Amino acid sequence: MPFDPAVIRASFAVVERRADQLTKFFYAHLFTNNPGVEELFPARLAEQRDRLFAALTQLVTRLEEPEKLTGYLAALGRDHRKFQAAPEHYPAVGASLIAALKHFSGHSWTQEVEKSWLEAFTVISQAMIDAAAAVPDTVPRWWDAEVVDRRRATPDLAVLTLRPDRPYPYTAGQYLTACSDRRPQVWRPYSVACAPRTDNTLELHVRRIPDGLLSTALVNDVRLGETVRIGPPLGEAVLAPDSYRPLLMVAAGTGWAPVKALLEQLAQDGGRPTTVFVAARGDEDQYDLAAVHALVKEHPWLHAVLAAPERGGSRAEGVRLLREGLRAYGDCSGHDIHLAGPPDLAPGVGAQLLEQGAESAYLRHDPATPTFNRSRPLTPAEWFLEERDVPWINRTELG
Ligand SMILES: NC(=O)C1=CN([C@@H]2O[C@H](COP(=O)(O)OP(=O)(O)OC[C@H]3O[C@@H](n4cnc5c(N)ncnc54)[C@H](O)[C@@H]3O)[C@@H](O)[C@H]2O)C=CC1
Repeated sequence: MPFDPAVIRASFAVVERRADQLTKFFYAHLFTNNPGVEELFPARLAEQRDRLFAALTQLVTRLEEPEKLTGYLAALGRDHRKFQAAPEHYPAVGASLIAALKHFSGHSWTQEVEKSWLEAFTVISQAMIDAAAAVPDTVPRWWDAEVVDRRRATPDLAVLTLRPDRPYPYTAGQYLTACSDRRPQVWRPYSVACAPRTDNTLELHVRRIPDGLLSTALVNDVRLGETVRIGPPLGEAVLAPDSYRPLLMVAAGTGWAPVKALLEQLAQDGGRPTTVFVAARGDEDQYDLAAVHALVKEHPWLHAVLAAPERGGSRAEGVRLLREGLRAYGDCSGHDIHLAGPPDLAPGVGAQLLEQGAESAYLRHDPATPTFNRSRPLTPAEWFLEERDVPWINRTELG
């Protein structure tokens, strides 16, 4: 690699805590220097800002693991076809990113740091451009999918069935990004909740997130017959090819969606010993129990355990139930393991299962949107750079 990942990582750690200001600066710089570009972005940029930084965090985290970075960048580049991203757009983004990083780095910005970021951005953007260029023109940039069925499974959760306008090749366990004219340019990830079907329909499980732009529209407003736009399939948490190992799967909340797809695929492939833990916030939130029961009834190789506190139980209680149930499962050595659920599921439950003998090479989950490390103490340099909500000297106290 032409740059030193450690330099990038150290530099990123300096600006990480000012994610919000940095991304605001980035977009202001990008829009000021590139008239017309603003129209390509959602009207409400606040969430977009979080997403930009989340992607950046993913990239920096992976710089030191080139084997993981390559696949991620290729998928990101292919996915950017849906934004009509062209090679000539990348230098403008790079210039604004470097300007923003520089602005918030204070004295820690040196020539070496700038050179490393420039080189890193060149490598990253070239990989994305190459991956997008390698996609045959016959592969759509996006698919327009008709909503052919919708079911409100709980007050805040909808199960949607979509029929893409052209064949949509994907593998069970993958996710896609979706967008609706009701919320232009707001793309959000959802796992496909079924194995590929011959009628080219697919199922999504959408939980309404408080203040969620797209999820609110998809759960509350979307009507039969209207169009939801979907991007290409993403994610590598698919079944390990040619594996005969027993399986342990953990589905937390709507993490049930990809697990259901994997179970359908296993059934088509003949099945193998599988235990699935289905966790929910409460009994009333086990939104697809009929499907769980039907799968267990039909497939002798499948065992399911439900983990949900009684109505009114706390989330901590749900977490405890799941972790106790998994502990009781015992030895996980030699298992293929799939985890799907909130971002904190894989680190916590994954670590527990590794202690129970699981091997990390056989543990699969999608990259979760990272949460930012705001708990780390500030270094003295950062303390002065931090935007403070109260003045840092209280003059009345000085008197
Ligand atoms: N492919 C994937 O990994 C997918 C991930 N998701 C994500 O899953 C989440 C689902 O959220 P909700 O439905 O609101 O579920 P939730 O956050 O209410 O969790 C449901 C239950 O899972 C268990 N649980 C959750 N986090 C845990 C943890 N860290 N350790 C142990 N047990 C835990 C608890 O019993 C909890 O009550 C969202 O963040 C969504 O983005 C959704 C679909 C697919």
